[in-house]
Amino acid sequence: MFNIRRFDLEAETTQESSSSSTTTTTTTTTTAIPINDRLAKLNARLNKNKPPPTTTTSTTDSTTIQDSIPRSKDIKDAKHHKRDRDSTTTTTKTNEISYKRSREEEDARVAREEARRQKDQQAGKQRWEKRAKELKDSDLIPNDIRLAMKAEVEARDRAKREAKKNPNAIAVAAAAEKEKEKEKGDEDMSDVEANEEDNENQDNKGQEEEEEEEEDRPALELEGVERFASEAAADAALAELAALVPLPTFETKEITALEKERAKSMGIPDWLAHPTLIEPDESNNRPIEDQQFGFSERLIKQCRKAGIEECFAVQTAVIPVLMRARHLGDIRRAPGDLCVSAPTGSGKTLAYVLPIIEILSQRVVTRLRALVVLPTRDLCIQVKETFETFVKGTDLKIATSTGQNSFAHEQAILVGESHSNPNSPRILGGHSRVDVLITTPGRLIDHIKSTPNFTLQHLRFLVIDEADRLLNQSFQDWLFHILNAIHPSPERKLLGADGSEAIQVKRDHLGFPIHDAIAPGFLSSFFQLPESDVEDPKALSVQKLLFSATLTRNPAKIASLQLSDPQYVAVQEGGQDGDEKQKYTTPAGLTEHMIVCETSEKPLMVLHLLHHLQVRSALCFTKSVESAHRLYKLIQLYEKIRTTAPVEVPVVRKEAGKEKKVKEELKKKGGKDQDGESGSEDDSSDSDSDSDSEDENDSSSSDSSSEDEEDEGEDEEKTSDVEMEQAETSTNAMDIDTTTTTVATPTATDAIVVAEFSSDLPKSKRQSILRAFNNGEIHLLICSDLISRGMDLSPVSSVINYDSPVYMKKYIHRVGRTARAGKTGTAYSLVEMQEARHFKEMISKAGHWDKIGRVNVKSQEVKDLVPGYTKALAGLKDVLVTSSRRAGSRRSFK
Ligand SMILES: Nc1ncnc2c1ncn2[C@@H]1O[C@H](COP(=O)(O)OP(=O)(O)OP(=O)(O)O)[C@@H](O)[C@H]1O
Repeated sequence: MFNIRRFDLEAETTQESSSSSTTTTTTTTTTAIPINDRLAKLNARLNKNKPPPTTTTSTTDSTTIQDSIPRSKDIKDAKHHKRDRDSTTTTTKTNEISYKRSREEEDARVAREEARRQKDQQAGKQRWEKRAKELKDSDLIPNDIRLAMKAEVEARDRAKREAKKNPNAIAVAAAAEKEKEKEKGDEDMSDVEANEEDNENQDNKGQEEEEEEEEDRPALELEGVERFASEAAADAALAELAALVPLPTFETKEITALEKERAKSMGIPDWLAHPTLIEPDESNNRPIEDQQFGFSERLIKQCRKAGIEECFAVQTAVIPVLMRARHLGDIRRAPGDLCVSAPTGSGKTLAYVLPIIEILSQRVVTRLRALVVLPTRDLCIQVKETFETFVKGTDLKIATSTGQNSFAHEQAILVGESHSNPNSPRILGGHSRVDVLITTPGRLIDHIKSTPNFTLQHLRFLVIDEADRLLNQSFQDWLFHILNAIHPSPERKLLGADGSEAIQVKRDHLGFPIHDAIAPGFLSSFFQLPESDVEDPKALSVQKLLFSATLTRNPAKIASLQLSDPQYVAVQEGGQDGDEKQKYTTPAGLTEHMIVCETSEKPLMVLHLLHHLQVRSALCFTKSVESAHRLYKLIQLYEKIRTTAPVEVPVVRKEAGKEKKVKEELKKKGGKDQDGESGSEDDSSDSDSDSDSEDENDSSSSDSSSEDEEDEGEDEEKTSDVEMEQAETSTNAMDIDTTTTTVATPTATDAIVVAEFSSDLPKSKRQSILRAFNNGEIHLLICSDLISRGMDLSPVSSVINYDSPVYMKKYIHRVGRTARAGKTGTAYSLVEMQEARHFKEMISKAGHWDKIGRVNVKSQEVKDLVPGYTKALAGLKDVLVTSSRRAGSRRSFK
């Protein structure tokens, strides 16, 4: 194309030259040269190898033409011709120089431009490579870099928008720059060419320059577009990278061949044997506004209000997984189920609360879309409060159903009074006045069975918190009923709640059926639909989420959940190996101690912790309600004595062999030593009772009696007469040799405030005690295992295991009431002599022994406490009998 153009231009030149020569040769020669020169310049740019046309052709041409001129003018003309020839020769020389210079100029300019372009490209490439390296090298882009990147991307976006408004801006700017350069070049040339350029030349030059510009402009524009395109691509890649901030390095656990074999033989599924592991340290925290969470401005604002600036490790791992299926209406892909094991106090609750709120906040119609099942009423209340903190600004409705209110009242809350009436017509798709229901299993089953129009067919999330605890309960076959209610079944179309087929479709106020009256997964339950693969995933729109600090790996229990495409996420310390060790990660801020002592010394040890080690804001766990009550009364009495009158008590001497005598007496009465030997005593309804066999993943023994004894968690606790006997004899069993002691009288305001918390107390009393404890008004809260799991009592600075737990799971949950959310805390376990061996074995098996420090309390250290304690103990029986009578309890004291 370029060659054709060049040929045409030459032809035009020849023609132009011929026609001009018919009038005047001078004109012909003087006009032909600059054109040739410019053509040469142009051709040089188009094809540098092509030599420029020589002036010889022009001279020859003019000579040939001159043959036709009349002879009379020959002499005169000859003079003219000579002068012209001289002039032509001079001009030719000048033009050759000019051409040469101009070519050099042009080459230099092209080279300059090329160099500049390459430099730009190189700089861009380097910048991009540097940024990409930064991104690659850092697990996390620090906030300042991200902000800088964001600002840069925004600035470029702005520039792009500007460029879009004026697409030629880049080309025009470049052309202007070029024009400037050219002008400079022309100035240099002007001295040589000034005398040769007439107006026509000027015009031609202008025309030619325009032509050159025409040629250059697309090239410049192309260059601009290319640069623009490559920068835009780099920007897009940068923005994409900035948006896709790499997740913390979560590894999938590599298991050895032996472990694999072991897991296989135990029936542990592969996904459970290969958890995604996350270190529970702060380096895995991410800012709440991080794009990977995809939280709305509203939720971020609520989080900030609640003091949440970052997501903890478990939240960083779990929330993005849940938010992957963020579109409520997207039922094409079944979201896989998730099992999460993370230490106590690591923030598991928010790991499900925040995404549930974010996803459900898109809903149009109120349906029961999230069900949270928890083992105790107090936990339900706590989780409801958490939901309510973050739900502000949406119209989602949260409710609890725990049996603390009348059944009718709960029905009215769940489906409304008109729908809860047994005679009200059953509505296809059910009815709900709440979006999220937090419940204990027993009460939920009652509603599934007996509340008309209560349905789980719209469920999007089924959360089973404290999963291993709940899976140990077979109360009312709760899991079976829930799974049955959330899975569509063809026969259901034949059955209304009342057994009839007369089911109405729920309609809006205009009479149209409400669009999601029936959950997609249930359509085939009610209608005869053509079978298609597309329908399949719709049945699986429920996502089951299991959470626990000590998640079971019992295959039978896991299988009973009918999980679909499950994933196992475990937050645990690195460097651990072996199954036990992985399951029991304690909070990083927890310091653990054990105090080995005689059974009878334990109350004194509690006093020692309170008065000598200044333990406050403490939870003290006992093995039963009675044990808690007795200790509570004893310490209360001690404080009363201490703050009202100086105490002078007789010498208390160690009586060797007395303890043996006590034990023999106990044996005669048929009592057993301690909880380690008596499942029935220890395994109150509040206890975990996780069998050791479960810890070994031995499915065959998962139905051990201790597990079967588990109950809903707060129904019953058993009496131990043995403890009373021990209390009566405890002063005699103390290993203390002291003389008469006088204790100074502190004021009543110095008294340590102690309270008890158990399932015996009415709901209102329990709530007020928890409030007082949270407000710091109670120094020591003595409790059963009712609050050993899940309860988040913020001020707990210490935990005292008054009766040391028999199972590691229970230990983990109890000590996990302190050192929560990255804080520090201390746990003291009072280990009786005869329990010491078992305790050590249990802790060692969990790879935890090196974390526990042994504290030796010498008799001298508690000497000052003994007089008051002795007096309190002496008065205890009367107090207990009185309080027992008052409570109308059936406890018997012999
Ligand atoms: N991202 C966060 N930033 C600050 N505090 C948080 C964050 N996430 C959770 N918390 C706080 O940490 C405490 C413990 O959280 P949570 O009760 O969810 O722990 P958990 O893992 O469920 O413990 P457990 O196993 O004992 O039930 C709560 O007080 C909660 O408000």
